[in-house]
Amino acid sequence: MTATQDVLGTVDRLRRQVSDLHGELTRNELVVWTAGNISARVPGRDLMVIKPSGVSYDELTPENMVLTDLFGTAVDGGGSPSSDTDAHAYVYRHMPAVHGVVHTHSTYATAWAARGEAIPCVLTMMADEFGGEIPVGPFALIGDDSIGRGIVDILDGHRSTAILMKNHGVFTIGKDARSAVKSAVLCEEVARTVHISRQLGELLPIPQTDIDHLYQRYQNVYGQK
Ligand SMILES: O=C(CO)[C@@H](O)[C@@H](O)COP(=O)(O)O
Repeated sequence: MTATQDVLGTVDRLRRQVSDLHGELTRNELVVWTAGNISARVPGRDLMVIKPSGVSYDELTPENMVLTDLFGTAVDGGGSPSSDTDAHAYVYRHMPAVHGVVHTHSTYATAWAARGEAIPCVLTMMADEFGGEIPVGPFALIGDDSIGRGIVDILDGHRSTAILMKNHGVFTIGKDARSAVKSAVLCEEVARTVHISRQLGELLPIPQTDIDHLYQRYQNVYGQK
């Protein structure tokens, strides 16, 4: 197999994966209408596969996923890439370990973003998945590197794989697109639980040593190895 055939095979696989993963956003009720998007980095190449802009979730297919370079320029002659392509691309250019990016406006997490308030680490699930609080990023307009810069400035070197962009919504990162989708699902889950808990009384923080222990176990022991 030639290198070109290898890359084309990888791109086709990522087109199917990214297209299918958008179904997880609707199944978990993280998006409405056409809001939100998912991308995946093409390993070893300055390329990514991302959702086409403004296309209904039930019309997304592997074929209409858009292949772009890491400055957001479509390279496959397909449709227009997502409105948030610049943000995804900036993350990939500046965080080489990230191979998946997700954006949603999920209700409870976006309600925290509307207040510009980080979600405190008061649940073991937060310690497991995020290693502490879910941080807030700056308000940023769409259509240039502003959102991506806000994500990288906070998440680079941070344990959390989710960030609440002020007045906007959720961005998550992962070692692959599926991991980033998982982060988005769990971000909404804990945003809802902590919101409800705070309405009923005082939140009880978890000691940092316990957060660290939970995080190390979940990241290194949990599941099937
Ligand atoms: O956050 C935004 C725009 O504010 C996007 O998630 C949303 O409009 C979806 O845009 P795309 O369909 O991905 O171009």
